[in-house]
Amino acid sequence: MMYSLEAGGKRLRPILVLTAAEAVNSDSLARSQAMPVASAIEMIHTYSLIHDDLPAMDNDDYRRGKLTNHKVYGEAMAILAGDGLLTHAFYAITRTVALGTSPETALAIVSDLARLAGAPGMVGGQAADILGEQGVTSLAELEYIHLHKTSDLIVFSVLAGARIGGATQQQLESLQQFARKLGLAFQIQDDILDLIGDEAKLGKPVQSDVQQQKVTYPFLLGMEKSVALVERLTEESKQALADAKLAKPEYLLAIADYLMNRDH
Ligand SMILES: CC(C)=CCC/C(C)=C/COP(=O)(O)OP(=O)(O)O
Ligand SMILES: C=C(C)CCOP(=O)(O)OP(=O)(O)O
Repeated sequence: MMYSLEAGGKRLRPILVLTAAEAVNSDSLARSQAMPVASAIEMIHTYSLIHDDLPAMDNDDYRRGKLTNHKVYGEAMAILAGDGLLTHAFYAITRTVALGTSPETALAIVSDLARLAGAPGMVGGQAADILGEQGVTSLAELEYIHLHKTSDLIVFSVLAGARIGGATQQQLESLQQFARKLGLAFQIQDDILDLIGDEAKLGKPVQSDVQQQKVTYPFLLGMEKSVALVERLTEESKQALADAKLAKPEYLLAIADYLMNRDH
């Protein structure tokens, strides 16, 4: 569990939890209450990558610049490390109550996580992705896959931080739109970088869609249209962010711009 957690990565999802909490409520208490939830979402994300890399799924040898979990510890231990991280995440969230988060808010966060990381969310998106590899995938199906396998954890992160900051229902709705579009842009950019990125920066080999046997936006739309789509989705996400009328939206805005131009 620690091998994959400590391998690093961008820690985007925990950063979004903390930044969303601060964007709604600049009180430093909100940030500290958000910390256990930030840790929890990184545990969930890391579990998903360990399982995604397994021979039964993407069969990848490198992740975050290191050998994948199963290459070091074997498949059985890699499955269990993922299971352990998934389970511990729910325990971690309960720790936010000891820091002053109300039990009602903590319960809403647990409920969001079970839905957005589970079968209606990330797990369902990954299942559709794997089933899609066996046939023809349309653009609509690909959008469904990306929205669930990737956007849903990003939506969770932004909503959880905002809930801890005390966001209104209307703010939560606008932030959900912000995160949904940001997540979609993020996954399309991931697919672009998988083709044209720098292996040393990405920490994993760069492969063609054909080698990967994966249907992606660059595969369906071509590179130019995919890059333009990332830009359009990022602009739309920033509009939704403006609609949320947060106390301090600057850092969330900066993250959206950073992700559009990222190279790893
Ligand atoms: C329940 C599980 C196992 C979920 C995995 C979700 C996920 C987003 C995997 C990585 O996608 P990817 O294969 O497009 O990314 P990468 O190129 O980093 O492998
Ligand atoms: C959802 C996708 C695209 C898988 C990789 O996610 P990240 O690009 O956030 O991976 P790390 O930085 O956490 O390693």
